[in-house]
Amino acid sequence: MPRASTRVTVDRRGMLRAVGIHKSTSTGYHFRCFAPFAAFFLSSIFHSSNSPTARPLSFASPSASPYIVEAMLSRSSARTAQRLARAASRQPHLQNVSRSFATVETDIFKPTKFGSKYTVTLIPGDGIGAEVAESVKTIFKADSVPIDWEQVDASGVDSGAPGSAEEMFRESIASLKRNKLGLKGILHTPISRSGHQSFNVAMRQELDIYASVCLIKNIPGYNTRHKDVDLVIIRENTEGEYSGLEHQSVPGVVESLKIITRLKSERIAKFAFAFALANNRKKVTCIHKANIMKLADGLFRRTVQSVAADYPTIEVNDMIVDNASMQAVSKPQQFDVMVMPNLYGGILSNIGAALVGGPGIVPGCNMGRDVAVFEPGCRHVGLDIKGKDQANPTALLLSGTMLLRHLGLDDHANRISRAVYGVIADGKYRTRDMGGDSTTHEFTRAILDKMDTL
Ligand SMILES: NC(=O)C1=CN([C@@H]2O[C@H](COP(=O)(O)OP(=O)(O)OC[C@H]3O[C@@H](n4cnc5c(N)ncnc54)[C@H](O)[C@@H]3O)[C@@H](O)[C@H]2O)C=CC1
Ligand SMILES: O=C(O)CCC(=O)C(=O)O
Repeated sequence: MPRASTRVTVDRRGMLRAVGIHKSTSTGYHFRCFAPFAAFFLSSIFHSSNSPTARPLSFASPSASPYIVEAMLSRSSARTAQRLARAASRQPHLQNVSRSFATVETDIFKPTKFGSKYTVTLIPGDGIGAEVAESVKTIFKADSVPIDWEQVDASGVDSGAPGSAEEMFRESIASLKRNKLGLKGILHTPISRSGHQSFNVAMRQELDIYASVCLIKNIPGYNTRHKDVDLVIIRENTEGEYSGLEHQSVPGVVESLKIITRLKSERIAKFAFAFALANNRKKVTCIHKANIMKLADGLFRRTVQSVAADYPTIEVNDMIVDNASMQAVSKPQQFDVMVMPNLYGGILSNIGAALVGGPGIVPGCNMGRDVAVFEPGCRHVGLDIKGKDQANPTALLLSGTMLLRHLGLDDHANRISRAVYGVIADGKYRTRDMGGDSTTHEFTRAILDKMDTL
C-alpha cells in the first residue's frame, strides 16, 4: 500500500520547508509527491521579494522561474508548520540551523495517476471556455505534459433538453471527486431564471473547495495605470452571501440570508496566514463590513484577529470593504494578502483584475481538503465573445501552470509560464483585451513558438 508523509524542516534562514514523500511500501519506490498536498495550497505566482536571500517556503528549485514560487502543505503538515513557525519565532537559534524537524503522517489525498500520467478533470465551461481550454490543451500537449484530460462539458446555458445540464453537472462533480484535481472555466448562470442554482457555487460547496486564491500582479512588459501591484485575494468560497438562502416573506419583501460561521471563518483565516507565512508575505488585511453587519462580519473580523495571534511575524490590519475598494484603485501597493467573505472577494477580484489588465490574465484556484480546482481568478464567462477567436487564454493557462506546480511538474510549469510572459512582454502578439489584435489562435501559436526558443 502506498504511504505518504511530509517532512517539515526549518532552513538556515528560519524559513519552513515541507517535502512530501510518497512511499510505495510494496515496491520500495520512492518519489517526491507534491500534488497530494491539496488542503493548503500556498502560492504566489511571482517571486514576491526583492531580496535574493529571502525565499518563501517553496517546492520550486532555486533555479526555477524568477516569476513563480509556489508551495503546498497538507492540512496536518500546515498545522505542524504553523507550530514550528511559532516555535522558531520564539527561539532565535532555530533561525540559523538547517535540520529535519519532524515527520508527519498525513491524510493527504492522492490524485489519480495511471503509469506516469495524471488524470485531471477538465471543465472548459461556457462562453469562451472551449476556446481557451483548447489553447491550454494544445500548449500542454506540445510540452508533453504528463496529463490525460478527462473532459466534462458541463454547462449552465439552458440547452432545452430536460435534465441534461444537471446530469452533466453531476458528472463533473463525480469526475472531480475521482481525480481530486481539475482545471475549470466558468459556467454561466442565467440571471433571469429563478430557481436555477449556480453550478459554480454548487460545485464549490459540494466539494468544499473553500479557499479561493486569486493572484493579482502586474505582468512584466504590460503596463497598466499602477506599477508594483502584487496582491493576493483569499476569499471564503462556500458560505457568506452565496448561501443561496432567499425567500419572499410576502409579495414585495425578500429576505436573503448571509451565513457566516466561526468554523469557516477560522479555516479561511488560517489558510490566509499560512499562505502569507509560506510565501514570505508580510501583511494580511481582513476585509469586512462589520460597521453594518455587526454580527456576521463582526464574527469574521474577530475570528481573523484571533487567528492572527498565532502568527506574530505577520502584520495584520483590517479595512471596511467600501474603503478597500477605493484604496485598491488609488493605492493598490499597500495590499499584500487580503482575506474576506465570499461576495467581497468577487468584487475585489474584479477590481484587482482591472488594475493589472483584465479578467483574461488573472489566474486562480479553489483549494479544499480533498479536491483542488484551478480556474481563472476573476471568473468571467465571456458569452459576448464566444466563438469569435478573441478570448485571452492567459488566465486559464496560468491557472494551468499553477496546477502543474501543484503536481510538482515545475519544469513544465516554468517553460509554459515563461513562454506566456515572454510573448506578452515582446508585445507583438496580444489579444484585444490587452490592446492588441491577435486572435486566440495567433496568441497560442506565438506561445508555442516561444516555447521552442526556451
Ligand atoms: N454571469 C455569469 O454567469 C457568471 C458571473 N460570475 C460573476 O460575475 C462577474 C461578471 O460576470 P459577467 O457579467 O458574466 O462578465 P462577462 O463574462 O460578460 O465578462 C465581462 C467582459 O470581460 C470580457 N472577458 C472576460 N474574460 C475574457 C478573456 N479571457 N479574454 C477576453 N475578454 C474577456 C468579456 O468578453 C466581457 O466583455 C464575474 O467576475 C463573476 O464574479 C461568475 C460566474 C458566472
Ligand atoms: O456562478 C455564478 O453565476 C456566480 C458566481 C460568482 O459570482 C463567482 O464565482 O464569483
